[in-house]
Amino acid sequence: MTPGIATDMTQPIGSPALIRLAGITKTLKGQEQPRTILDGVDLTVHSGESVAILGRSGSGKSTLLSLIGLFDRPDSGQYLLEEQDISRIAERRAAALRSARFGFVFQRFFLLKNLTAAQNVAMALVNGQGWLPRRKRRARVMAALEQVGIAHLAKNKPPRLSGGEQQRVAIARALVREPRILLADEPTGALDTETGNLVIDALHSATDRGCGLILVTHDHAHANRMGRVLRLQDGKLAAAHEQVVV
Ligand SMILES: Nc1ncnc2c1ncn2[C@@H]1O[C@H](COP(=O)(O)OP(=O)(O)OP(=O)(O)O)[C@@H](O)[C@H]1O
Repeated sequence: MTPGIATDMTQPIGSPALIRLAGITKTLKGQEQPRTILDGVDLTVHSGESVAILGRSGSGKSTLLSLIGLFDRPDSGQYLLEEQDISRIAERRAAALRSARFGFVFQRFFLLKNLTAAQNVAMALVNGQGWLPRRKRRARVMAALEQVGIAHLAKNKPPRLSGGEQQRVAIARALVREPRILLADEPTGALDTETGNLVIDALHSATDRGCGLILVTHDHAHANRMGRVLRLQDGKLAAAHEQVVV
């Protein structure tokens, strides 16, 4: 075990983790003076686990997700991804890991409105080697849409889909590359509660296949659907006093 890395008591000691953060710090340049947003964040996430992160507006939740998703690097601390130390990796390798390991879902759906749901999902399969063979591509796209319960809407374009359906297309687009970790930043922020529940179901279904899920949310009911609920406060992550429903 790497010194300084906190263990997760719900998992067998020494079991490999998808993500281990230890003592992560990040200071951002404020308008007047620098502000330390993250001040010693520890977090371990295993395969198939779901974790909610709550915290007041401005507490640093999106900053933390951007470090986990390798859009930025910590100032100090250690980040192990599948037990590999990537605390200080260069952007080129970070970009490769981002597309190979992570799926991202945001509050806004970022769908291309002139493409069908299936075509939007298929866009995520374009890579450096070009397209997958047509039949394989179609099978993977339809499996991803099926997983989030909207295969029957594959031929619809976004303007003909509800907000919840559009978000599920965005989740299918994140899942089609079979990520190891799904990062969701307020994915239900633009949706009503009932529609938000369907979106949470769709995200949670990824954990059945071993994906790790980290959900940033302001919605306590949605947070409580995750296996663990944490709160980011004063730059640190700690267990939130929420009712946890596994
Ligand atoms: N690039 C930046 N430079 C300087 N300060 C920043 C930058 N990005 C964010 N901040 C500040 O850092 C703090 C944390 O922002 P962050 O977006 O991580 O919070 P959050 O918890 O996700 O908030 P919300 O719930 O409102 O989305 C905020 O005070 C924000 O204004």
